[in-house]
Amino acid sequence: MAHSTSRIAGFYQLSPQERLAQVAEITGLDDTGVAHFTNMGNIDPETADSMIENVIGTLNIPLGIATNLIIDGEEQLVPMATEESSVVAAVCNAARQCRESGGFVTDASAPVMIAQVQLVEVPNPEFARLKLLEARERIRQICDATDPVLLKHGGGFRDLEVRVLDDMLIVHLLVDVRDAMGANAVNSMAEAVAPSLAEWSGGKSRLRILSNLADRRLVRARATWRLDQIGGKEVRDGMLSAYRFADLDPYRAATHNKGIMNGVSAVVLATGNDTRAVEAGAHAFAACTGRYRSLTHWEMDSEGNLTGTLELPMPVGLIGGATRAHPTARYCLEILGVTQAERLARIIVAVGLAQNFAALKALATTGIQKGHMALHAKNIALMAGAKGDEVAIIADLLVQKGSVRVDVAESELAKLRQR
Ligand SMILES: CC(C)(COP(=O)([O-])OP(=O)([O-])OC[C@H]1O[C@@H](n2cnc3c(N)ncnc32)[C@H](O)[C@@H]1OP(=O)([O-])[O-])[C@@H](O)C(=O)NCCC(=O)NCCSC(=O)C[C@@](C)(O)CC(=O)[O-]
Ligand SMILES: NC(=O)C1=CN([C@@H]2O[C@H](COP(=O)(O)OP(=O)(O)OC[C@H]3O[C@@H](n4cnc5c(N)ncnc54)[C@H](OP(=O)(O)O)[C@@H]3O)[C@@H](O)[C@H]2O)C=CC1
Repeated sequence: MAHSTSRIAGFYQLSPQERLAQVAEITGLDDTGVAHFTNMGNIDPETADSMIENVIGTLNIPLGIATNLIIDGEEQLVPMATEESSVVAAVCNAARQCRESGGFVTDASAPVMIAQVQLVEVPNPEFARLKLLEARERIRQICDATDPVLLKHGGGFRDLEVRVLDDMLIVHLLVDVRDAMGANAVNSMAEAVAPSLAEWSGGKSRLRILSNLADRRLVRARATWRLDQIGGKEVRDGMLSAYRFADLDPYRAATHNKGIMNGVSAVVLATGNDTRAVEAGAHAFAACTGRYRSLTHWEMDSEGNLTGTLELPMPVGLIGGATRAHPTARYCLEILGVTQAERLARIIVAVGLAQNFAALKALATTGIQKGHMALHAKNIALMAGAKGDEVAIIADLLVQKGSVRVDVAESELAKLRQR
């Protein structure tokens, strides 16, 4: 049913409690619902209210710890925030199977982000392109002057690219953003330099914003899974065939890459970073060759072992966004023990590779439902109304029956309560 009104002038000027009261009045939310939103869990209302707008509550997502990871020779525990069952277990499972061969080896480019400035109505774009490239030093000075703190930390303007797109000139500012995700830093630079770019090109500036295709900030992870650890040749060949399918077919690649992002986004979220920025970058990068493909590559080495690689843009920071503002993100960074954004980015890509290994192995052997649904059974038990100890009892019954369904859970719950 439609609400009586959605026009609430000055809603944003109210406190979270006042907003909640108004929402309850309009929507008919009962006292239990109001009490639910009033308890904001492990973030205080003032912090939540200053992070986004029109706050009435918070949404708590489970936070799990991925175990068994060795990354660049170091044992590493990784916090993951996700609502999906079996995602955390999958990483633990994959990481366990490559410990014998040393775990994950990673590599990262410099943390360079791209800011785009769109110039329109440029009379002679090719000529103007060269003029702008010649102005590199003046452009550097304007950009660097906008962020002395970033400069002090060793970052700042690095280079310039100018592309002609029809009658437009698109200027790319390449900026080393050090330990920040960098959106605000590069957006400020783009806005500061745009008037000069317009003047020197003879055109007008329009958009001034970062590109989420952060392909100058690439992070790579590789690992080897020995045949004896993964269950032999048949498993390996099944996984290689699953990979070929994903690499050739965008319908399959979308699901395959979604699986990778199960792990990636969970760590990005746990650390208060921007999940949409990372996801947009990953999917755009997957389509960079003109065809949407698998983000991972799977091969067989000279000894017949399975090798996997993952390379993707990883614009994450330890400074800025919600990384410092959200107390849970701060504690997750403490658990990770990272002091540089680059190490966080490397960990995230290793987790993405592990996630893909686990999904491919499950798909190529037993099928996804066996492991996934066994863990999902607790959610189904909750959906059926199970409480306390009933949850584990009903979940076990569903797995034993091989039928993880809400209707079955409801009937088993009714039987349990009659006993
Ligand atoms: C679910 C498992 C791990 C079971 O796997 P299993 O072989 O039955 O488990 P196991 O009991 O032999 O345990 C092996 C290891 O897995 C871990 N493990 C095992 N159970 C747990 C648990 N409860 N909690 C935490 N960790 C767990 C743990 O590390 C354990 O080692 P141990 O600690 O015992 O020495 C396996 O079937 C698996 O990896 N499946 C893949 C699941 C997956 O990919 N889920 C993602 C959601 S599905 C999706 O959205 C993506 C997809 C699939 O569509 C992508 C695509 O299509 O490519
Ligand atoms: N399309 C997109 O993806 C967009 C994303 N966003 C959002 O932008 C936010 C991220 O912006 P971001 O620029 O990272 O955050 P902030 O602007 O909050 O933080 C970055 C700033 O922190 C200061 N700083 C201090 N120490 C360091 C260090 N060691 N390394 C780097 N910088 C340091 C710098 O200077 P100083 O103190 O002078 O600022 C730097 O500019 C996210 O919330 C994201 O969601 C915003 C717009 C668009």
